[in-house]
Amino acid sequence: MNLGGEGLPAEALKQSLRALESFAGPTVLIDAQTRVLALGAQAHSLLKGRLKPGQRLAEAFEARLADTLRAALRAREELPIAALEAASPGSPRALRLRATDLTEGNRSVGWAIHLAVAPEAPDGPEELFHGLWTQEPQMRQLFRTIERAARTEASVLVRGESGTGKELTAYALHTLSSRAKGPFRAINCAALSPSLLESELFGHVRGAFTGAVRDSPGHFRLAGGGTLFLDEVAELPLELQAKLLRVLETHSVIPVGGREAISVDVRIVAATHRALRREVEQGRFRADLMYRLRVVPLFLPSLRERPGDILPLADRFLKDLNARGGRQVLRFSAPARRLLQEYPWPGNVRELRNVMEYAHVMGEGPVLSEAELPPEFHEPPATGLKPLNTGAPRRLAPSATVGLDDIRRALSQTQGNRAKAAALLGISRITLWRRLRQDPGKTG
Ligand SMILES: Nc1ncnc2c1ncn2[C@@H]1O[C@H](COP(=O)(O)OP(=O)(O)OP(=O)(O)O)[C@@H](O)[C@H]1O
Repeated sequence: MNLGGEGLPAEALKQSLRALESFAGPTVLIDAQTRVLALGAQAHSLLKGRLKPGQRLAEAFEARLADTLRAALRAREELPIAALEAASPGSPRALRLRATDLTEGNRSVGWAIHLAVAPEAPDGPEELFHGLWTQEPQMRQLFRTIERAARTEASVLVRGESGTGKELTAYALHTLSSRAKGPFRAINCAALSPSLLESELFGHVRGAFTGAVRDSPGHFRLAGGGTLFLDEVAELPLELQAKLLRVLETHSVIPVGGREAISVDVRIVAATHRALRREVEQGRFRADLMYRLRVVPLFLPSLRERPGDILPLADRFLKDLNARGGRQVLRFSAPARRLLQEYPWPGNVRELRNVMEYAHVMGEGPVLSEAELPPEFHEPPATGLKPLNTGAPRRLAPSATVGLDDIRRALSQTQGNRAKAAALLGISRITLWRRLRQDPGKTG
């Protein structure tokens, strides 16, 4: 068939298109220079006359959309073209596009573009809440609970894996509370040795220990009139748990080496990736402190538990990166999309943001391909793994094998950095990912 139109009479072309549309849906034929050769009647009606024979894509659509269309043609991929919504007023749904090659011998002479109305998005409206973005109803419900809890003085315990937004949640609670004008201070209870943690939390007096050359107020007093965020609170040693409980009950602190109790006015938001109840059952956490801290418990779901957020969040991060200038990524290749959706995301949204940043700098061109994703995306799936003995250097897990809990704890301590977490546990990064992939259930 001569797609230039000389070889096929107009009536025959019309008949062929009608036949094609009867099984392939609305169809547009375009030549190798992306000029429209012909439209079927269904395509004409769907596009409300926006495309005409003889027109180039670049003339019919604004530059960015025309680029996206050309990239889709080259990649021969299905892609949603939300910007075509405007072409069908009254129908707010996006269109999807799928292209097949038209060839003469070995020569590519153009494409047949098949159009379809995209299925309705399964998820509800999106929401950006104090830096936390979602379109999952479960998360939006959580935002409403945060708003309600913020109006009270109740202690809040936030539970969630590393990178799920626990600190952002704590900050939202502070900002929305009557203490918003006061300080917000955060301390990670897993990051410091017990003695350092004690003096960081409660302060010390001059001469309390070697190196204590002057008085130090400690976080409780520094957060006076505001909010103190105790991250990884389950890692607090038992003796400090007793001291913390006393502070919460008496509203006063005695600095290390001091005698006088100093009154403090602080609202506590604590966070952990562990099930505190289980820590209590196993004798690692005081029950009375747990009840004191979790007056309002909040649970932040992992990214695996809200897969509908993965690609939209990835898109948002890409747009932010595009806005910095340099490479302009318009979309993901289909295999990249699939890999992003299948990946277990042990470091959750923080990891997703880092992966997007990596891919954005590693590749070039408007399509972010699977090859640009970090190495862990290209590792083979797990097969018959045995639990691992981590050997002497392990510092975290009390048992002989590395469990999911150990991995999450290590990830939390290394801010979602898998290489560091694996090194800490004495296992390979591949093993760490496989382990998470094998059992992607909730912590505890
Ligand atoms: N829902 C979200 N929307 C957008 N960004 C998010 C979301 N959740 C987390 N992030 C991103 O992840 C980063 C980490 O969030 P945050 O520090 O609150 O996590 P966390 O649960 O406290 O992690 P960790 O336990 O490792 O300290 C944030 O800076 C933000 O960029």
